[in-house]
Amino acid sequence: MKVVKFGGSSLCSAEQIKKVADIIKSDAERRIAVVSAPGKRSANDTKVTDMLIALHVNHTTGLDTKDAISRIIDRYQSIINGLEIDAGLLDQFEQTLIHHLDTIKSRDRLLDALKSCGEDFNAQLISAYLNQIGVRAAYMSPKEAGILVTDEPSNAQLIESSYDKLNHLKESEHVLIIPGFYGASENDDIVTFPRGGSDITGAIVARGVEADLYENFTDVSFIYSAHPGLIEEPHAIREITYREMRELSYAGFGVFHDEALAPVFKKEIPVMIRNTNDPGIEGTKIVAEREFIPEMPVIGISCDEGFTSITMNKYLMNREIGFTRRLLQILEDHRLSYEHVPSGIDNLSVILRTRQFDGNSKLEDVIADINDKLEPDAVYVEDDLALVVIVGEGMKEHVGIATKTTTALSENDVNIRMINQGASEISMMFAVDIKDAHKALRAIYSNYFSEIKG
Ligand SMILES: Nc1ncnc2c1ncn2[C@@H]1O[C@H](COP(=O)(O)OP(=O)(O)O)[C@@H](O)[C@H]1O
Ligand SMILES: N[C@@H](CC(=O)OP(=O)(O)O)C(=O)O
Repeated sequence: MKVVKFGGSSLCSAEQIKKVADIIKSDAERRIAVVSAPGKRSANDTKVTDMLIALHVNHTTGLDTKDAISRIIDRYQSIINGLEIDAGLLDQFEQTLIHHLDTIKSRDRLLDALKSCGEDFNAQLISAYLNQIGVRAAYMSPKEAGILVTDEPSNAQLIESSYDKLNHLKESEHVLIIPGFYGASENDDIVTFPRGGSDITGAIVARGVEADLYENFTDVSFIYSAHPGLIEEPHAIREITYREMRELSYAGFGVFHDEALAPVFKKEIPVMIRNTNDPGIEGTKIVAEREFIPEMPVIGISCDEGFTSITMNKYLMNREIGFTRRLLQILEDHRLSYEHVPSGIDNLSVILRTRQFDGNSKLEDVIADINDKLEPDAVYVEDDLALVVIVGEGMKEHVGIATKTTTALSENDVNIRMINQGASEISMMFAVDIKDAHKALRAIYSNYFSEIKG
């Protein structure tokens, strides 16, 4: 059987939902569909999830919520009208929003409950439409399906025992329509995954029912070797490994959520990225092992912004037992996670996502702790870093990747702040100034892909 996931771009209007229904109908193996909230219909449009977040902002700041609710209901109304299904659903949707606003007192919990409505309402109306066109479909909430998650608002993680319960879904006589992006905690609260998390739900369900294939339908036909918004007509990848995809999606390939790989890779369930607007194209397959590693060592290049590095210099650092452990303890005390730790004999840097300092953790406090507990000769901080990451299983077989890449960067006047090679040797990271990020990506891309077409 196949589990299919449709992203917000595939479900943004009645017209798109009709395409989705055709895709479901055209293959009897497609027994479970995980759906997102309606996404953008055009570049300037607003995703329903963002409208729900705006509603939360209005409510918590004491502003009027009527308009925000109307805007959300209008979006669903235009879909319901276009599909010609029971408009009674709209009343239920509005009542649900009002009920959450009136009854949930915790700010975080209210935000998660509101955000979940985007996918929840969409799943209900898609199920109604499928039945109307003769498909025996049934809406099923994540709770009923068995998606039990940790109680971390906006950052849920699956509780492993969920897989056993999910397994029974394969016996359903209906095509199940499950809202993506959230689960239920042990206390029965709604908790959402990080943004883009419907991909995660799809992967969890695919693993739970031991699907033969997880099809992820979106608005592009392939995963490309670089973001199609940054490189014109980038090379289309036909096959990519879980490991390669994990590295690339983590560092900017937003087409598939990096956390969605964990459930499927353990059971080696293949994932296909496919286009709702062009379903005849096979798309990109994510697998455990590629059939052949081509001559070309690099499969993809991604870039992501918003990093800060903290560098410490200390003479004879290499002789000081426990230096790194104490540094990591400081990060743990401040509830910070890190991305890379490039090091030399007398210096060490940690690279972190800058947004972690938006909350309770303050950069000044971390630096004060480092000075106090590690007594370095010097500490300095660099903000506004971007990371450009090159990835490929074939990299470890090839000599000269670093030289080829640094040459491309220097020829384009890009100053490299730091280099780090992953221990698995399938990725290499170059930290550059944010202002140089796109130039760096283009320079490296043309170095590896300029002669390859499509
Ligand atoms: N390397 C890449 N290959 C293909 N698409 C990419 C890549 N990097 C980023 N994207 C972007 O990912 C988008 C699809 O992901 P997303 O917006 O989450 O879709 P959905 O609405 O289906 O969930 C594409 O429109 C594209 O702009
Ligand atoms: N709707 C949620 C979850 C999601 O996965 O959406 P999309 O499929 O549009 O990326 C979000 O916007 O974050």
